[in-house]
Amino acid sequence: MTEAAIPVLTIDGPSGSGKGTISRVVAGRLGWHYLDSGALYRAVGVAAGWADLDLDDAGALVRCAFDTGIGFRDDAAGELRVLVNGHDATDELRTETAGAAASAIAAIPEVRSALKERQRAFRKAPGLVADGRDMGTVIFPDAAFKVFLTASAEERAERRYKQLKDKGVSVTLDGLLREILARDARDASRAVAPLRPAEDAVRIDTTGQGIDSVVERVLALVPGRTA
Ligand SMILES: Nc1ncnc2c1ncn2[C@@H]1O[C@H](COP(=O)(O)OP(=O)(O)O)[C@@H](O)[C@H]1O
Ligand SMILES: Nc1ccn([C@H]2C[C@H](O)[C@@H](COP(=O)(O)OP(=O)(O)O)O2)c(=O)n1
Repeated sequence: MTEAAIPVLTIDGPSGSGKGTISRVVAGRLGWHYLDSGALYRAVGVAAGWADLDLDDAGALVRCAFDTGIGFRDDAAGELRVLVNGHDATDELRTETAGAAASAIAAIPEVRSALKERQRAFRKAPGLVADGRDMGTVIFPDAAFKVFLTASAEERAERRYKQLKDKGVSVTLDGLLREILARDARDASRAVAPLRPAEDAVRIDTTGQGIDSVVERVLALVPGRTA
């Protein structure tokens, strides 16, 4: 199969819209590979923190984006684990601090370029589900299937609140809502690859919709699926 013939389903959207959850289930049902592109930006942010780099030092951050080893593997429970320079950094990557650092470094165009080919390398037969901010607009503009997930900021903050509380992380709903709004604004206003739906993306507002119903709506876009 030539690369262009390998089907890609892109799922973009703001924080807490359900991209990761929906993408993983859909990839599993289709038997396709999965790319969590946000984890790459988070990994670079976390590696930059470990190396004590200044988040204003674009040159050092670009080198860090090229040099950081990032690997993915499923653990025994089927959870996706992320290895940064050989260390399992999954829990650290999911913190709001790592999300904010990722959002900041993701605004640097050369960091985005440094991660471009790594993301495209995930396109392997029989297919790929790719989740992020610019999967349908920049990384896989030729994707056959494109989705843009949204939900109200209040519902996204509540989802994140529940998710973090279940993990024993101490957060406040107000604080999370503020962080989500700040990250939305930064991701949508940056000059390069801003968060926005591709023109040919199907928009799905998931406010008040359960995970199963969103999964079915996304799967319905992929013709001839066997799942
Ligand atoms: N449609 C939905 N309804 C309710 N909760 C959802 C829905 N989609 C995702 N969630 C929950 O919201 C939280 C954030 O989802 P996640 O997939 O991490 O979002 P994103 O990747 O867009 O930031 C998770 O705990 C997830 O289980
Ligand atoms: N394709 C991507 C993926 C993430 N980013 C940036 C912007 C986001 O705020 C951060 C973190 O992304 P991530 O998808 O992990 O975050 P959420 O799960 O949506 O909260 O990285 C990006 O610029 N482009």
